[in-house]
Amino acid sequence: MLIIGIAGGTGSGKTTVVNQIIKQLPTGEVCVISQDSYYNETVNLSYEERSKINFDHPRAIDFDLIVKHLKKLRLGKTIEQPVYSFVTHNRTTDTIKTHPRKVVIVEGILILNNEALRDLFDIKIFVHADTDERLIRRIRRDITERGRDIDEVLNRYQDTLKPMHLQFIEPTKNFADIIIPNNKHNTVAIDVVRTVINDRL
Ligand SMILES: Nc1ncnc2c1ncn2[C@@H]1O[C@H](COP(=O)(O)OP(=O)(O)O)[C@@H](O)[C@H]1O
Ligand SMILES: O=c1ccn([C@@H]2O[C@H](COP(=O)(O)O)[C@@H](O)[C@H]2O)c(=O)[nH]1
Repeated sequence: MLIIGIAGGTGSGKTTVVNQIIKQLPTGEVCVISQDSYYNETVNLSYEERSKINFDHPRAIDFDLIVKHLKKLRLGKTIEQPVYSFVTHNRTTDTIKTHPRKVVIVEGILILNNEALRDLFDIKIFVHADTDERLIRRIRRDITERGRDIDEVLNRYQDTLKPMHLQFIEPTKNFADIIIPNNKHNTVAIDVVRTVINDRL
């Protein structure tokens, strides 16, 4: 099993890159674990309280559960990956059965920030897009897909996203084996990643 970690700031294009990599590999050989599925359970908080959570701080993520799930996959066992709702800021009651595959991709803004998790990766990738590009993408996405308005997105950007990015995400670029520039779609980088994966398998 090859475990690949794909980090990068919000809106850098992690999900897009993951989908491009999946397309390059034979069907059924890849499974994906998303850090977003592992936000801490906050069952006893109201919606108002949950909206105030700093979702870009490592404290917001249940890294122990991601590590536990990855280790289970490595042992050939199926896991129940939580499903998260960005609209309610909460885990849903659903889970997705995630089966062990030859290639396991773990993607998320903070996945290179946690040492125990980082140590499980065979290949570490950081997707880079310029700050203004990421903010534009984030505004578009949060309004169309995550039920937010412009004030909410911009306030969150200034109060938490930007400082957390500078403190906890950008520095983890130094851990990456490969940095993908993604201001524009980058098919050459995807080809390189595919070649590295095939070499390692
Ligand atoms: N290279 C790119 N050029 C233009 N738009 C992109 C590019 N990569 C991603 N996007 C768009 O930006 C938005 C955020 O991309 P996404 O892959 O969800 O980022 P992330 O998972 O890092 O938050 C999506 O609407 C996606 O279609
Ligand atoms: O309830 C939530 C939980 C997280 N977020 C934001 O999501 C991004 C991470 O997701 P990407 O797909 O990598 O952009 C993070 O910046 C959180 O601020 C949220 O808005 N609501």
